[in-house]
Amino acid sequence: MEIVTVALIAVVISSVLYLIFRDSGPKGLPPGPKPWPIVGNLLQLGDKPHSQFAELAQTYGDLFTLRMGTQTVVVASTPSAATEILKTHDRILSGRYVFQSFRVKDHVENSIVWSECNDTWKNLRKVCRTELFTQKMIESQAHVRERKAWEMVEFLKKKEGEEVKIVEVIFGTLVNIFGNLIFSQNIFELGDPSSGSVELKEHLWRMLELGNSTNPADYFPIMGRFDLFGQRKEVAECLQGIYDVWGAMLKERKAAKKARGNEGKNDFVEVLLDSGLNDQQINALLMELFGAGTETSASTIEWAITELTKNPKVTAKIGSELLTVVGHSTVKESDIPNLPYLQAFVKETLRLHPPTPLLLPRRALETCQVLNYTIPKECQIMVNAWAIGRDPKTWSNPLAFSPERFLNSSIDFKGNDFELIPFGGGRRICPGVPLATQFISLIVATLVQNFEWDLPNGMNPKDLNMEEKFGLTLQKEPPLYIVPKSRA
Ligand code: HEM
Repeated sequence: MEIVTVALIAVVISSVLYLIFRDSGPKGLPPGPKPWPIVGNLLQLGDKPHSQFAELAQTYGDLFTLRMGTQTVVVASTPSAATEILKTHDRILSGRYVFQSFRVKDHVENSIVWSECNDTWKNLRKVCRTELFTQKMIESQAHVRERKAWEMVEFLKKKEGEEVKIVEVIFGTLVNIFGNLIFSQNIFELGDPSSGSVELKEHLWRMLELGNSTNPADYFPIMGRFDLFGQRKEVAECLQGIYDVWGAMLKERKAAKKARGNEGKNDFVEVLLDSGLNDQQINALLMELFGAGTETSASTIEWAITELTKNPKVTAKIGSELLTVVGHSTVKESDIPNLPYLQAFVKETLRLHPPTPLLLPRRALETCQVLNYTIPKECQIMVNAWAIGRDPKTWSNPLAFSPERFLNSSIDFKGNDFELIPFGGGRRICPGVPLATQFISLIVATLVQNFEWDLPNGMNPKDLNMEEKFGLTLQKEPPLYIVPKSRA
């Protein structure tokens, strides 16, 4: 069906609904800009909702309301409002708003990201907490990440003097880190896009793209059941494609384990086969860990390298800390606890560039009172981590990139300090925090230890474009190109 016809049908249906229900909207909501009939505030929003929401918060306060089509959305923009959402009312506001494209049969029920906080979700979180992301498991897999970081160095050494789109190298490195953590296999060879399982790669890439694409049914859910643009169908096909490839690998691993007893591989599949989860849950969990972990981390590292390029003094401090602590040995994950400036640098990068700037949308399971306003049942809630990280009432000189601000501070992103929430908070806080911080720190340290770099064509670092492109994750636009040079 033509997109114009669909839009017209949506407008007619929504107009009728608007005329019927216009006076019966929820009462006591936080204030917000006046919505237009039918489209609500949609036309007032551009392509950077996180920064527009920050501006709206100046006028309407800590909590404000928007109408996105027929949906009511409340946005929290300060540490105190975030505390209310993620701590005080965490249980009632722990539902997820499931994007229409992802409402695929049998997916939401088995999904750690999209399901309600029910028994299945609790079990999946428990497996993450007690099996996959324990300190013991993370330490035992450190050599895998260190090997991949070193392969990245070898790849970049071959590219000396050439322009490199660094996010592609980082993303490729992370994809292979995940392939090895999960299955003990590379997904493809760096610099050779035709290598590896083409089918698996295409499905994984497409899933990430679909996660970042807009579905009009999220604003007009009445259109949702028809899947007019075929996005849900495509997500279902991609999921099936991934599960077919991974399902076959799982089957092989199960058979090998049965034949040889404990196979001895130290990866997620090995752990999950003993976890009591069924095949569908294992498949869904692996796919979601991959999806949730790769793009967010690649985006963070690209911003980190951008900030290093713009702030040579910061790069020099990381370099000199590395020299003092590690000397001329190759940096390892076990060195990270002894590198406080590097840790402060990662926090500062995530303060200014949280890859999911509005976290993942929550949904009210019941009506509740927040900061003397009424949040109605089924209302969507967004928390603007990007605005909170730049709040001038919380941070001095908030736009300056200064890791020093974290050096003598106990502020961390583990969910207790609501002024720094790149990983969210409360019961749905990102379970990947311990893993993500390890490999982000390792990759940054490995790059600084081994390379200097220029910008292409004598571009000045001061002119680096810091534009942000908002999808599900915050990406740099245009992407950063560097010309690597090995350190002597
Ligand atoms: C820089 C890296 C990362 C950032 C900034 C990040 C951020 C987030 C955020 C903001 C949420 C939503 C939290 C909330 O609703 O309060 C989330 C959820 C999640 N993240 Fe991450 N993440 C990162 C890396 C990872 C990694 C490496 C993994 C796993 C390997 C992972 C797995 C997940 C999962 C499974 C969820 C859903 C949790 C749930 O709904 O219960 N993330 N992440």
